[in-house]
Amino acid sequence: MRMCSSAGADIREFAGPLRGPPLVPLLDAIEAGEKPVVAAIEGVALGGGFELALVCHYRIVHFKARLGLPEVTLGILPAAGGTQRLPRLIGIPAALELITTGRHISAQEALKLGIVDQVTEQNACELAVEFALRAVAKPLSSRRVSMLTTPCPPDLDALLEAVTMQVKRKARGVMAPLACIQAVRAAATMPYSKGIKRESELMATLFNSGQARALQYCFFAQRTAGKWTLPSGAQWNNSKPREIRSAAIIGLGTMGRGIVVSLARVGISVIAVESEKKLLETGKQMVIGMLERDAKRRGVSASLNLLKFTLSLQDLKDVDLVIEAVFEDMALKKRVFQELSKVCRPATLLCTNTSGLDVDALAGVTDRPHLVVGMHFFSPAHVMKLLEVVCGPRSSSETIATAMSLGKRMGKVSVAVGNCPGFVGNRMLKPYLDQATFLLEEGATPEQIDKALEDFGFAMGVFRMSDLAGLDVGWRVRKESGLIGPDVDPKNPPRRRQGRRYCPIPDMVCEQGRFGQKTGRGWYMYDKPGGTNAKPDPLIQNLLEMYRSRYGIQPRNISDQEIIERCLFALANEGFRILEDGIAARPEDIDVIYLFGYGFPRHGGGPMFYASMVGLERVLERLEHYHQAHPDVPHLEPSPLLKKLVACGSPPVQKWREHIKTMHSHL
Ligand SMILES: C[C@H](O)[C@H](C)C(=O)SCCNC(=O)CCNC(=O)[C@H](O)C(C)(C)COP(=O)([O-])OP(=O)([O-])OC[C@H]1O[C@@H](n2cnc3c(N)ncnc32)[C@H](O)[C@@H]1OP(=O)([O-])[O-]
Repeated sequence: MRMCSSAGADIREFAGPLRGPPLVPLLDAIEAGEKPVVAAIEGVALGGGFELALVCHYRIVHFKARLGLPEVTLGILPAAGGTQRLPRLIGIPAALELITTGRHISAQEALKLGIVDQVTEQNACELAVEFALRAVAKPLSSRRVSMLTTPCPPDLDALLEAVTMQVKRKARGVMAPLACIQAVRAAATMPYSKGIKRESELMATLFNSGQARALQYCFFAQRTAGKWTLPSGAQWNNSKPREIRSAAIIGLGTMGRGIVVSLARVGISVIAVESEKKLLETGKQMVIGMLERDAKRRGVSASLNLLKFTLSLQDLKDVDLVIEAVFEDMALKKRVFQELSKVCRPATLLCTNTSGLDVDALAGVTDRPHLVVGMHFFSPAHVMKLLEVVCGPRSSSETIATAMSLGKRMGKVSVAVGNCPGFVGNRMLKPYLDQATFLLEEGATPEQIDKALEDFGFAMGVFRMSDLAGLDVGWRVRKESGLIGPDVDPKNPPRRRQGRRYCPIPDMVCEQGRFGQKTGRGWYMYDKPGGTNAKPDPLIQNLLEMYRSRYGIQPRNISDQEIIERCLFALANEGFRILEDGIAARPEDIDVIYLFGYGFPRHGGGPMFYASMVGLERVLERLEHYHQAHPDVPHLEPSPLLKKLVACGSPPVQKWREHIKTMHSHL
């Protein structure tokens, strides 16, 4: 049986009842047959494809093929005997790891584990025929995996308990991995005929769950995100990206270093530029260390020969593309782009890593606005997968295609977004952070708010995340935007600014030099500067108590539900506004940005999907309630698009685009 690239069941069919003949009896019949069936695996054998290979009596695999049971990543479990056969074939520990992670394995690893009988560089099908001819005379009983006894470790309960704890730690509140463990337990304690029934029961508990819907939505949303379109009609599949062989990075701060590593490790030669010798030398040592550690981890040699470090922009005259990653200061960035215009050849693309400044303003100071685009990386840039490609109104489709393609080549999830303050991710982050600090004023603590968000599934609550990123980053942005200035009385900071409610607590924390992990103190305290073990700080509790008494705020008990609703509904509400403004092409793009850039839990689908699962009517009602309670917080006022969608009967998230008639879409 030749299996070239069987990706398993069609996930699009999961929206309704599975169609076609039931798989299990079909697979059981193949396994029970008297004729030897030899699987020739090429491409991928995933999910149902892998389970089909497991009922064959022998398995030959091409050395480039990949195998796996990724069902758990879709919120379900292998439902065609995979949880019963794989433990019988390779034992409980190895089977548990593959089934609860869903990771793909290479042909070599499959051979080593005992899953396949032979790896070949030749034609797997021809080899399988030879194998079958030799097997025809041999008894098949020992080749029928479901008839094997599962090799059982002596401490089965302890092993399953340990894996359960590990899964709960890694994916708080996620159902599918726990169900996988129960199914594998059945393989160890029941005959196949009973175990397969247990597998089916457990699949039924997952198949229609909200988490499975969310995870399957994420699978497609991630693939849709790369399909951008411009108002001109240019789009992802009719715009040819330029090939980038050489690049330059301006600025070797944290972001610049991560971007250099991201480019060099995919074979692009990089010239790194700094303004001072000491900064250049420090950055150089850090980059070399990062590349060497990365190469060691991947078992390859570090591509240091691709690197050049210089103080002179003149060295950039021949590069294909430049990414500016200097201090987040518009005047400085403009000077850099003016210089680059003079030095680089006319066809060189000029990109900026700004986290929210006006990309078109930078384009305007160059001689090539059509070759200017934002490439907003997320810290640490060599680890975080998200890349926001910010399309200025003058960015050409070729420039956008090149930035999107370069992001994919670096292993990023590239999302094309429009040009506005904060773009998509950081623009939405503002109401989310504001609600969290307002809740501090009203009676909550940083650790209570973080726990509620981490129980929801975020990798890190908003205050721990701020301590990691550095509180001085936001402080500088607020100063730049005029929210903090010499006219603000530090002894009695106003709680209304620019006509709306303003919480000065973050500024007060920064004024004490508490910038987070980097200073050892922030919203939490750490054992040393650079420490990561966050502990509640009594000084913050004192600050909150003094602050509330100074402003006459009577603290109240705040429920986790209110924390989740005010933070996440404010987040989604800004997402609706972004869709209205045409800054994001679709809700899926917003969700992908929050999944890959801000740690939104995949089993929640992202802020927009989550709002649709809660029910738009409920979201609207709660926003109206909170806005009535806090009329001086504009971002709590329900967006017109949210109201329109509710008025249209709250269509599913995949249908929202039909209701967005934005006249001036950036995309
Ligand atoms: C019974 C059994 O127990 C259970 C119940 C199951 O079997 S559940 C199902 C388990 N199987 C999976 O989880 C495998 C999921 N797929 C993948 O992991 C990857 O696709 C890939 C195979 C490793 C190839 O990656 P790629 O990077 O080369 O291409 P791509 O961009 O990802 O995919 C190329 C195009 O194919 C689409 N596609 C891929 N796999 C699909 C699938 N299983 N169902 C529907 N569409 C799929 C994808 O949406 C994209 O569409 P479009 O964007 O072109 O319109």
